[in-house]
Amino acid sequence: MILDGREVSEKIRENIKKEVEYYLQRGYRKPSLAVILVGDDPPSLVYVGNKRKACEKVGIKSLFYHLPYNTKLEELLELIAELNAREDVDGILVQLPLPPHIPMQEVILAISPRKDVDGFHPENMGRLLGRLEGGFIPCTPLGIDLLLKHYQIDLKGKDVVIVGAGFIVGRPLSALMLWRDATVSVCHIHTKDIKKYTTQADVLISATGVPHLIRGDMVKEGAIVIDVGITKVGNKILGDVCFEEVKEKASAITPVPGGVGPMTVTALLLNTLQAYKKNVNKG
Ligand SMILES: Nc1nc2c(c(=O)[nH]1)N[C@@H](CN(C=O)c1ccc(C(=O)N[C@@H](CCC(=O)O)C(=O)O)cc1)CN2
Repeated sequence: MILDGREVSEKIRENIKKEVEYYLQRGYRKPSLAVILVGDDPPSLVYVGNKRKACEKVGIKSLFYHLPYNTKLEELLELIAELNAREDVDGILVQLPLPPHIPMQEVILAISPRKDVDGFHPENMGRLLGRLEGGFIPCTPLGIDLLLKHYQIDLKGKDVVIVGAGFIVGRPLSALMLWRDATVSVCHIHTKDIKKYTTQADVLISATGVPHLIRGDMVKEGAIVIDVGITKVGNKILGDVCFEEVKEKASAITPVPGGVGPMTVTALLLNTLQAYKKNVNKG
């Protein structure tokens, strides 16, 4: 079975659109998301473009701040402070990666946790760990969770193996999968024998950005395989998973493109709607 992130996203986005229309018909302002991109990293330009198009389609206003590569930390923090103070801005996202002279953690800390629709602020990460209501869950983990739910894949008691312990996906995803009652293993660059883990996985999730790292012989028969990796090689987009080999063994698999990518964008729309609803309902 193919886990079709485009199709599932379409359905969720229709509901988001309806919900936004509900508020507009009652005279409320549009929800709005401020998107900040520093520099011209080609994949980031594509992702930001996808996010902005998706916002527009569901009725979320997107404000785009495209800053030059040599922007100083102070300038970026000033813009974030301005956006934090604006009542008409519900969500703020700074596209990652940032240029190396800008420390990511300082930037994330500067975003108001109430507007942090990426869910990267320590307050939101802490809420995820503590399962406290009201925070934002990082978009890729949330998108994967929604995809699994759509296909009624229950994780209780399952062995979930995550390859990649990054800040954007692996770490928050491990917390979320634990809350779904899975037994979670996280492999990373220092893991001695990755295959020892992946061949045991009921659900294998790879988020490394290494094209075709996961081969057919690394996957258990009947496993569910989620591919978060997305790398442009020549004019092809490749995932972490060698789809042609792994699809023969997996009972369910996400394609690249069209799997986790669209779900990440959909999760961003949901988080922005959540931030908006809190704002308009507070008065
Ligand atoms: N501020 C953030 N930066 C980054 C995040 C994030 O969640 N917040 N995650 C990743 C990349 N990412 C989100 O920005 C992302 C990845 C992929 C897609 C997507 O639409 N993929 C499409 C194919 C796109 C293409 O043609 O290349 C697909 O998979 O079908 C959207 C967003 C890093 N940075």
